[in-house]
Amino acid sequence: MAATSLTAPPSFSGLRRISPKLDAAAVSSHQSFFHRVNSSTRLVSSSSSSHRSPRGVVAMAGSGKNGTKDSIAKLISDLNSATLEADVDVVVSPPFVYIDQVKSSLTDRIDISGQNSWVGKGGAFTGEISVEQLKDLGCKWVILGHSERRHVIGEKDEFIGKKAAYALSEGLGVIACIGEKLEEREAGKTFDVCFAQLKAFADAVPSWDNIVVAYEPVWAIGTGKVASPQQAQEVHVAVRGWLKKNVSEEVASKTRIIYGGSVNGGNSAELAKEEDIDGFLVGGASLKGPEFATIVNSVTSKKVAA
Ligand SMILES: O=C[C@H](O)COP(=O)(O)O
Repeated sequence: MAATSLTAPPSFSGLRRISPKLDAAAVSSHQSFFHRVNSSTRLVSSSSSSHRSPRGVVAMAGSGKNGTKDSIAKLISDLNSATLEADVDVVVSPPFVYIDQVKSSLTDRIDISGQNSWVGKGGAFTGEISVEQLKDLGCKWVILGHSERRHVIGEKDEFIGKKAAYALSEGLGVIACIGEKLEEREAGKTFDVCFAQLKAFADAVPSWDNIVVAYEPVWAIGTGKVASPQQAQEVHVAVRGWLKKNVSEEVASKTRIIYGGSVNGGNSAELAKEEDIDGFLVGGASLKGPEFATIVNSVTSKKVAA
């Protein structure tokens, strides 16, 4: 897509990643069977670099629209029989109503994530899903701040930060999504938007040990307009620089930053070669088990190339 170029990223002295996070786990895809409420499932994946371990996380999320018990059973079967690179965390994030089905039949090699969670302890909040309920179903992760939660549902940065703090306090890992809209990129505000979203997380959480940052430019989500490796790398470097300046050098070096937005089996390897792309949050491409496995295994191409 014709995105305007970003302003120069802040100085960042070549930190490398050291440790992981996942999105926790597996594969994600919008259109795949698990992710969004109305559409499909979501998978996220990422890998850890030579400095971060595991290398990354690949997550898959699918929205409800494309998910049925039968289609999910097929996807689970494909994932259970897939050969997945050992050094990649893999996480799947089904719609809430299918989590129990997934947990009962998916290999333990792959973790499970919620697509959202309530901001505090469970109670009388009709329609919401509590962190306690996600844990009860066996989830180890939750995706927070996805662009659809921000821009369709209307969740604000501060609210999302509080959600992250609560989920972490209860032991869930958090896949913390950030990303700019097209008009924000074209106005040269990409870094400002991403940094503001990061700050809301940083202001709320006591530790980044169990957080994976997912950079998902809104203009690339579900559009087929994937960011170029250079565009994604530029923002990932800037995010790592922000963490170094505002949190700590250790957090900057260890936190896994995964990319999401029209990732598929044909473009993931090139994206993964970038030093600061530690994995992926996959939507549509996670609806196909074999393609999702290809994405998972592409994450380690960096290690080979390095
Ligand atoms: O949840 C997944 C991300 O939003 C990316 O979705 P996509 O791979 O369909 O663009």
